Amino acid sequence: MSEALHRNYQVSEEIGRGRFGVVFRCLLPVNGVYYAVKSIEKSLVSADSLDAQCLLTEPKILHLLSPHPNIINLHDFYEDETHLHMVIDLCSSSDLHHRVVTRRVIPEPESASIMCQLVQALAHCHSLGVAHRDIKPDNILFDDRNRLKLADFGSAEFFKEGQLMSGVVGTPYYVAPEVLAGRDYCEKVDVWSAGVVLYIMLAGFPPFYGDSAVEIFDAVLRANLRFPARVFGSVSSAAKDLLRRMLCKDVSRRFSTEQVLRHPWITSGGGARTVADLT
Ligand SMILES: Nc1ncnc2c1ncn2[C@@H]1O[C@H](COP(=O)(O)OP(=O)(O)OP(=O)(O)O)[C@@H](O)[C@H]1O
Repeated sequence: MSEALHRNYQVSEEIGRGRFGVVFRCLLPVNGVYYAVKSIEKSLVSADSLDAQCLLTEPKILHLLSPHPNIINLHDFYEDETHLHMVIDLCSSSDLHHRVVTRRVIPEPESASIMCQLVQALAHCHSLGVAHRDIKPDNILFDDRNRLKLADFGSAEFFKEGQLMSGVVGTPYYVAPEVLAGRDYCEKVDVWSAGVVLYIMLAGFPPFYGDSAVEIFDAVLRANLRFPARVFGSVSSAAKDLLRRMLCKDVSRRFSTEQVLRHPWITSGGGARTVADLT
């Protein structure tokens, strides 16, 4: 590990492991604050691969986006011959994936609070010309004050106003149909994926699914959004209205992050009810 990192931080136990590196807890003695340090082993990444580009893009993008209360902040960055080390906000072990698996569904007020924080993070990214491109529950972490922290910018990309992106990135259940169709796309792919996350929080299962990757892709491409009564009977009309606007196949009609943040279900903290809910 980098000598400079060890001069400044006390690195302690391992708290997680990804494809290319290990995450440790560490302490900065000068302020007594604990952080996480993500250490990436360069030898695991072949120099000319897409993965290598992503690894270098992540610290650059985190630096640009920091600080934001709902994005993992990059506090320090070290590089030596063998490793890259990113000192970032420390989060708890219970990410949104873990919460959904253990609790099955998340009540509307809590789902609205999570969605509001996630979309505020995305609005910040989009305003600075960054698309995350891999929004999913595993990348949604929480700190010790239960504040949402969007993580893993390894698939993120810079975009320019009015210019489209290309390349298939993302995770099957969450990826937007225009990405799968191989078309050029814009930052609204993140709104689609956030819509999938919202559906999963309220229903306990994804909106578009299948038994294999091909079946999942077919379901996403059809984008036939359904609200089975046995689950959605007790979900408010306002929540379903927002889901329809986020999971809209027509990108020009799909909500932007700013429109999501102005939607009554979000502004009312998941409490908005309409006449339809009374009948
Ligand atoms: N800031 C953090 N605070 C606490 N734990 C973290 C933090 N970042 C990552 N982790 C933990 O470390 C694990 C590995 O994270 P990492 O970002 O290296 O890989 P990944 O995104 O899960 O996987 P991959 O890089 O293979 O796609 C995560 O699953 C999580 O449990």
